[in-house]
Amino acid sequence: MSSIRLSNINLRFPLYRDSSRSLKRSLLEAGKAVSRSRTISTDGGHTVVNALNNVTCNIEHGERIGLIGTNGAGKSTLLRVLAGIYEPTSGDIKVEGRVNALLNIGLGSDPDATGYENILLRGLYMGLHPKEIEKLAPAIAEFSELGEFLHVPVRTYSAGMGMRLSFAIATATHPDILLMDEWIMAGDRRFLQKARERVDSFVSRSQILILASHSPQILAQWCTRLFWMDSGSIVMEGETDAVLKQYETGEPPASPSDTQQLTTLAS
Ligand SMILES: Nc1ncnc2c1ncn2[C@@H]1O[C@H](COP(=O)(O)OP(=O)(O)OP(=O)(O)O)[C@@H](O)[C@H]1O
Repeated sequence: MSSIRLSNINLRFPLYRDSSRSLKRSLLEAGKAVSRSRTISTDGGHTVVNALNNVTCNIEHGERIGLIGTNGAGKSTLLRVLAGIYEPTSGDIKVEGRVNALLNIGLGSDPDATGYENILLRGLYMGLHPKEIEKLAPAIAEFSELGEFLHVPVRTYSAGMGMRLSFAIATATHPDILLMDEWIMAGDRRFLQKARERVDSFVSRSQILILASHSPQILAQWCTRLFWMDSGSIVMEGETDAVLKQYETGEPPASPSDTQQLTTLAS
């Protein structure tokens, strides 16, 4: 049984020393007055981005979770924490199940290598044995529909072509938990339908899907429960329709005033 338990997850990115940057500090102070949610703070003269603030949630076997929120809300960071790409500054993570992340077209790929070479590279990156990759390659090539383009360097691919290859590779083996960022939506309509059918088949095997997107339509189609993120926190969670309805108003039910995303910690 797959499951995810996150308890008080915090993630801070240190940025730069700003003790002498009084203009910036003044601007930040002025910004406090107009910004409902801040991400940046200062710690001993270091500016830090509080990308995730006390994120706590439980996700159960078979759930399709959507992450929605404005730019910089923390959606991708949360996915990267779940994928093991970022380690949280504090908090507790328990993930049961094999995770596969469709987060970044470039991750584990070489732009100068051909499509076929990238199938091998990315398969190795995913922890597959070369023999296993060799067996999977024809099915990956077929699903990607890239044909002769698999013999040319991936740097010549369009965003949609790169997405097809990445999707085909990452979904060639069945993950227990599938994480997706919205770059997956770079595909054309027909490929998107095909991708959706494949993800549907993953989820119908009672696995977990977590998808970050700005599109209410896509979230409504793919997800049963949404987390609305703002300033690194989950400010609302619930059934997709209910969260989307509230999201349209622009105001979460509870004020996120206790979540400051950009902080300056006292020296
Ligand atoms: N590597 C990094 N270094 C410093 N700050 C980062 C880093 N990655 C993310 N951040 C910051 O963390 C915050 C959350 O970013 P994140 O990419 O998770 O937002 P998002 O909700 O996915 O946004 P978008 O909808 O634009 O993709 C932002 O303030 C961002 O600037």
